Amino acid sequence: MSESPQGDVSVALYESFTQSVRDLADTALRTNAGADELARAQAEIEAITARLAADQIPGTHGEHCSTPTGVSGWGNTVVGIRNAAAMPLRFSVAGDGMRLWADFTPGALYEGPPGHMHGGVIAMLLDQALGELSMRSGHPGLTANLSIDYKAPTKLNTPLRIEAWYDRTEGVKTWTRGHITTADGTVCAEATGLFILPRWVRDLPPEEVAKAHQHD
Ligand SMILES: CCCCCCCC/C=C\CCCCCCCC(=O)SCCNC(=O)CCNC(=O)[C@H](O)C(C)(C)COP(=O)(O)OP(=O)(O)OC[C@H]1O[C@@H](n2cnc3c(N)ncnc32)[C@H](O)[C@@H]1OP(=O)(O)O
Repeated sequence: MSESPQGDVSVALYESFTQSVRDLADTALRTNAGADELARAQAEIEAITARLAADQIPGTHGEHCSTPTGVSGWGNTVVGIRNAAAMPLRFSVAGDGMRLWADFTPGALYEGPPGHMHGGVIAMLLDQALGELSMRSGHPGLTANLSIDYKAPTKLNTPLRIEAWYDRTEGVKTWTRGHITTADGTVCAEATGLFILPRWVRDLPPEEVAKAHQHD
């Protein structure tokens, strides 16, 4: 986590702050407050935004806080601890990076069909899980192909588990697999992914590639 430009601010503080912003987004989505209260709240939110905007990084965390090939996870839209749009997922990794998983309970912010997770959000989570597994297994790459079978509706406000496994590597191509299940083991969606170490990384000097394999 050393890429923070604000090194004196702790990870715990960022996590706590970002969770409050997430809670605001969820509450804003579901509040029954009337026009007057909404107008007051909007003015206060805009004032806070202006205050925080007075000192911020340009662009994105990945661009601003990483080496050319290394990765800042803080802004990631699935796992980023500073990203209020991220759930965020917290992956546990086992088997020398051959398997990972995370438990999560998606709420109203992730709705597609009434009461159920949006299929695009499911794809996004699987992309991250399979891509991160590719990297953790020592074979990082960009998603070249992601194939998903949606097997059962994925209910919101229900505990879910996302899991990914290493399959195989052939040269610059690595295949991983994964799924999302309910607590009773029902498979809601399963995926296979192909991750390719891009040409621009293959063409880097070896010491830069070694750096690119590191993950915060
Ligand atoms: C060590 C550093 C690694 C850096 C990268 C890792 C960073 C990881 C960071 C953080 C991890 C956190 C987790 C993230 C999770 C989320 C992941 C995403 O959302 S990624 C965003 C969405 N994906 C894209 O934007 C890709 C866009 N596409 C491309 O950039 C290129 O098309 C790419 C890299 C996929 C391939 O291009 P080429 O120029 O590098 O590769 P060519 O030389 O053409 O092909 C190499 C081999 O791959 C095959 N190939 C290429 N594309 C294929 C495809 N779509 N399907 C099947 N085979 C394909 C070719 O036939 C060739 O195979 P033959 O060696 O001859 O056997």
